[in-house]
Amino acid sequence: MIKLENVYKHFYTKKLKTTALNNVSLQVEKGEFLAITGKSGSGKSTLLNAIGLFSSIDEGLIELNGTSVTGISQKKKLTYRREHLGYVFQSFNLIPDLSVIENVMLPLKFRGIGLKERTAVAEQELDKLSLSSRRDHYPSQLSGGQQQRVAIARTMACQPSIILADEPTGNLDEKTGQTVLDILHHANTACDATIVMVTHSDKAASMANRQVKMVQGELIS
Ligand SMILES: Nc1ncnc2c1ncn2[C@@H]1O[C@H](COP(=O)(O)OP(=O)(O)OP(=O)(O)O)[C@@H](O)[C@H]1O
Repeated sequence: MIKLENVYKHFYTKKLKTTALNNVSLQVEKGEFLAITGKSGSGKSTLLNAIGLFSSIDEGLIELNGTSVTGISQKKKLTYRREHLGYVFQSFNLIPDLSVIENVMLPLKFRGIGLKERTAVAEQELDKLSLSSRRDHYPSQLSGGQQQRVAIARTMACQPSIILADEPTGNLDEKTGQTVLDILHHANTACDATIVMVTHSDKAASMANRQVKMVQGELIS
C-alpha cells in the first residue's frame, strides 16, 4: 500500500520557485493499478520519484507498505528500494560493462539468490520479452527499445511488491508497448503487485483500475 499525506515538493532556481507537488494526498491499495495522467510539467515524474525514494520531499508524509519512509537514511532507502520497489523508467540505467543477462541477474544477486536460480529467472524474463537471442550482448549493442525491455526484465525478475512505471510504452513500437502493458497487467493480477504508472497514452491508462490527474502540482481524482 502507498500512502501520501499533504506532500509538498519545491524546486528552486536562481529566479524561480516551482511547486512541483502541491499538497498531494493519495492512497493506493495493495494490488491496485493506478494511472497518473496530466500535462507536461504538471509534476507526474516528481511524484513518482518521491514515491520511488529517489528524491526527498519538503513537507508531508509518505508510507510504503505501512512503513514511513519520510526522513529515513539513504542506506535504508537503498535497502527498501532493492527489496520492495521495481522501476520501469525511461532512463534504463543498465550497467554498460555487464551483458544483458548479467544486468537482469544483478538485483537478484543483491537479494542473495544463488547463481543457478538467478540464471533461470533471468532467462525466463528475457524470453518473455523476446530478448533471449540478445542475452550475451552489451547494452551499447542494443536499440533503445531493446534496452528498455532489458530494464523491464530486470525489474520483473525481482517480483517487486510495488512497481513504478514512468511512460513505460513511450519509446516502444505498438507491439512491444502492448507486451510491456501485458507484463504489467500480469504482475498486477497474478502477483498482486501494486502499480503506479505515469502515462500520456489513453490505451495504457485504460489498463489501470483507477486514474488520477496532475494539474500544476495538484492531484485531481
Ligand atoms: N531539478 C529541477 N529543478 C527545477 N525545476 C524542476 C526540476 N525538476 C522538475 N522541475 C519542475 O517541476 C515541474 C514538474 O516537473 P515533472 O518532471 O514532475 O513534470 P511531468 O509532469 O513529469 O512532465 P513530463 O510529462 O514532461 O515528463 C516542472 O515545472 C519542472 O520544470
